[in-house]
Amino acid sequence: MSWGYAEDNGPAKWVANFPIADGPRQSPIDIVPGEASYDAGLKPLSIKYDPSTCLDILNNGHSFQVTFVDDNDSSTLTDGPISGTYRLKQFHFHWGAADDRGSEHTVAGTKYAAELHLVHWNTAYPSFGEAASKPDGLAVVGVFLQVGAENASLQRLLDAFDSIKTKGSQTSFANFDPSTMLPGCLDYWTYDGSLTTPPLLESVTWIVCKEPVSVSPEQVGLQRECSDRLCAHRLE
Ligand SMILES: COc1ccc(C[C@H]2SC(=O)NC2=O)c(OC)c1
Ligand SMILES: [Zn+2]
Repeated sequence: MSWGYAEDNGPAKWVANFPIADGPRQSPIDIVPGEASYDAGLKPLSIKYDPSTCLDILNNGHSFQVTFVDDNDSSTLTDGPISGTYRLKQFHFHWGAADDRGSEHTVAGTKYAAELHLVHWNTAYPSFGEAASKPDGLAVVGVFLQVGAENASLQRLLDAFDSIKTKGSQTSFANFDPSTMLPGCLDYWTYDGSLTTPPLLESVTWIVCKEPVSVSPEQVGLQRECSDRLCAHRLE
C-alpha cells in the first residue's frame, strides 16, 4: 500500500514507513504570526525566473507539477534567508475537497483553499537528488491561494490539466513564467522544515509568503476535478 491521503494511507499513517515523520523539523506547521520573531538580518527574496526554462506539466498522482530545466542558473532564488544560489526545479499545488481547506501550512489555524510550492535546490550540491537529502539542500517558496477574483496566470495551467487527467500522464508546457503567480508583496515567514510528503526529508528551508494570491471558485473547482481519484488529495 503506497502512501496517499486516504484514511488508510494518509499523513497519520506515514510514520510506519517513514519514521522521520516524528522528526524534529517536520512540515507543514501552523504559522502563528504573533509568535514569529522579526529577524533584521533577513534580506528580501531575490527571485529571477526565465520562462524559457519551463519544460512540462505532469500529474504525479498526488499533485500537478510543472518541471523546469535546471542545468544552468536561468531560474534562481537567492538572498532571503538562504545563502548561495538555489535553482528552480518544479512547482506544484496542494488543494482540498472544499474552499475552506486545502493548504498544507495554516496561519493561526486558518486553512487556505490551496497552496503553491515553488521548489528550488542548492547549487552547492551536484543535483536536485543530492540536495534533497541535505539540511540546507532545498528551499521551497509557499504561496497561499484564497478564493476570490479569477487568476489569469493560473488559467493557462488549468487549461493544460485537461490533457493530464490520469496519474502519470505528462505533456509539454513551455514559456510559463511562475513569477506571475507570486503576490505583489514578497514579505515572508521562514523556518527550517521538511518535505511535506514522503520521504519527508528534513532538507527544506521554508519561505512562506504572507500575502495570498486569489483564485476563482471555478478555478479551484477545476483543480479538484480529475478522473484519477489520487490526483488531488482530499483533506477531510
Ligand atoms: C526528493 O523527493 C521529493 C519528494 C516529494 C516532494 C514533493 C513534496 S515536498 C513539498 O514541498 N511538497 C510536496 O508535495 C519533493 O519536493 C521537493 C521531493
Ligand atoms: Zn508541496
